[in-house]
Amino acid sequence: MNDKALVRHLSACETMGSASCICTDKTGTLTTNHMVVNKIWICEKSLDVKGNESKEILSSEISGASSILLQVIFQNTSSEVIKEDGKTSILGTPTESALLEFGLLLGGDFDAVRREVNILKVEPFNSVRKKMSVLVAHPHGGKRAFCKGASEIVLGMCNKFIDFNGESVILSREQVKNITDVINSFASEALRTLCLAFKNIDDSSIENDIPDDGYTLIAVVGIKDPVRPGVKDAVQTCLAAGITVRMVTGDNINTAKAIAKECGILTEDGLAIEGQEFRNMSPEQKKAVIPRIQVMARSLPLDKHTLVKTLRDEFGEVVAVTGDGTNDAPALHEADIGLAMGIAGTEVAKESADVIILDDNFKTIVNVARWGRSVYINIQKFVQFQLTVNVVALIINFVSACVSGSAPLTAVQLLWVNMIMDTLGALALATEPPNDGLMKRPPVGRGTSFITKAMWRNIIGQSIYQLIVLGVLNFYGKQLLGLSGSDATEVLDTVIFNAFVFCQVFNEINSRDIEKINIFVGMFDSWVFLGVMVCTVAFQVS
Ligand SMILES: Nc1ncnc2c1ncn2[C@@H]1O[C@H](COP(=O)(O)OP(=O)(O)OP(=O)(O)O)[C@@H](O)[C@H]1O
Ligand SMILES: [Ca+2]
Repeated sequence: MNDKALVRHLSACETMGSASCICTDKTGTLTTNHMVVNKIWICEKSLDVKGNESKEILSSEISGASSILLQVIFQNTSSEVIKEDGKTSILGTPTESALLEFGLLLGGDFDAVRREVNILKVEPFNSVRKKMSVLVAHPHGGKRAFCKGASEIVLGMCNKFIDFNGESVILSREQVKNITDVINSFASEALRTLCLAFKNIDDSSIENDIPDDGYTLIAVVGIKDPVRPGVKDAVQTCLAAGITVRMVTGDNINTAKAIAKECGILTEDGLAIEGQEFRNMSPEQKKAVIPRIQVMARSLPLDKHTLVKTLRDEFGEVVAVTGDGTNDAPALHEADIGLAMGIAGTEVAKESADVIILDDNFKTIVNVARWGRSVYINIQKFVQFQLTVNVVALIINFVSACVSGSAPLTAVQLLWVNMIMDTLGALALATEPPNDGLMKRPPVGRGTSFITKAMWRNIIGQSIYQLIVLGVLNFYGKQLLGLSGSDATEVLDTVIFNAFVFCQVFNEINSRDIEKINIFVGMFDSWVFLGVMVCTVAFQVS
C-alpha cells in the first residue's frame, strides 16, 4: 500500500473516518526525529553548535569542563558508537545519538572514555522518570554517578554547577533562575532541552544506590528536532475536516508550545498545560479545561489515558491516539482508533494499536482518515442505490400484481438485475477514489444515523420518479407505444424491464454523490466506474 499505513483491524479504517479528535505525539510524528545538538550552555556560556566549523571555538570555550562533559555523554548512555571499516556509526535512540554525535564532534573517543571505568549500575531512561542515570567506579578508587534527562527535573536535583573556570560551585537561587531562563530560551526555539549532571560518591558506602540529589550541573543542551515538512498542511486539513488536533508529549512545555505553534496546532485561544497540573485537577475542573487543551506537555502515559477516556466518555468524541512507547499501550487501547508508530514504536504499542503508521508521519494519519471517510461514504452510496432498486422492483411488481394479476418483472429478470447491479454496482461505487471534498466536512458523530436525510431524499425521489416511469409504461404502455396483437404484453414487459435497468444505470450515476447536484464531477477520473457503466449497458443491450 503506498499510503504507508498497515491496518490491523479493518473496521478501524472506517472508525478513523469518523474521528473527531486526534491526540498526537510530538517526537517523530510531528517532527522528523533526526536530532542534532544545536545549542549548549556550559561554563556559564550559551554556545551555538554548528557542525565542524564550531569545533575549535567549542573546544577552547569549554576546556575546563570538557573531560567531565565527555564522561557524562559517553558513560551515561544506552547507545553505542560502532567503528567498522574505518567508518563510525551510532546505534541508539535519536536523543542519545545526538549527544554521542556531539561528543564525537568535540573529539571524544567513545571506547577510551568507556574503558576508564566500570559501570556498576544503570537506571535506563523511561517516560515516567524522564531521566537516565548510571553509577560508575574508577579502577583506582572513587565512584561517580551521572544523570541526564528532562531539564527542569535534573536541575531540581542539583545543588552545584560548573562555573566559567571549570570549578564546581554552589548553585544559588539566582543561578537557578538564570539557568531556568536559559532552558526556556532554548525551549522557545523549539529545542528539546536536557540537563547533564554528575555527583562524586564516597568510596566507603558499600551500597550501589544511585542518589537522587546533590548533583553538580555540567551542561544544558538544546537538541534540534525539526518539524516534518507537510505537517502544517496536514493539521490544516484536519481542522477543515472538523477534527481537533491535540499534542500530548513528554517534552518541556516551552518546546512543546514552540513546535505546536509551528505546526498550527496551538492557536491564540488554545491552552497549553503541563501534565502535572492536569493530574491534580478535580474531574469537574478537567471537564472544564479539556475542550480548550491543545498541548499537554511533560505528560505521563497515565495523563494521556485520562485525557482520552474523558474525551470519549464525557464529550462523546471519537478519539484517535498515536503512541510509540510501551506505556502508551493503555491509551492506545482506550482510544477508538489506536495508531502505533512503525519505526519508533515498541512491539507492545503495535500490539495494542488498530493501525500501524509505517513511516511515523502525521500526514499518513490524515490519509487514513481520508480513506476511512471514503469507505463510509461509498458504503452509504451503495446502500442508497440498492435500497432504491429494491423498493422500486418490489412496489411495481406488487402493485401490478394486485391490479392486473401479473407481475411485469419476472423472477429471472429480477435475478439478472440483482446480479449486474449488485456486483457491478458495488464495484463501481466502492472503487470511487477518495476526493478532497471528504476532508472539508465535519466528521460523522457517534450515534448519527447511517442513512442521512439527504439519502432518504434521494431514495424517495428516485423511487417516485422510477415508479412513475414504470407505472405509466405498465398501465398505459400499450396505448402509448401503439402495441397490439398477441405478443403485446410480452413486448411491453420487455420494454418495462429495459426501462427499469436503464433507470438503474441513471440511478447509479446519481448515487455517486449523495449531497451535490452535479454528480458528474470527477466521474471520468474513475475508470472502473465508467467501465462498469459501459459493461452494464452492453450486457443489457445484447
Ligand atoms: N535517552 C534519554 N535519556 C535521558 N533523557 C531523555 C532521553 N530521551 C528523552 N529524554 C528526556 O525525557 C523527556 C521526555 O521524554 P518522553 O519519552 O516522555 O517524551 P517523548 O516520547 O520523547 O515525546 P513524545 O511524547 O512527544 O513522543 C524529553 O524531553 C527529554 O528531556
Ligand atoms: Ca512518546
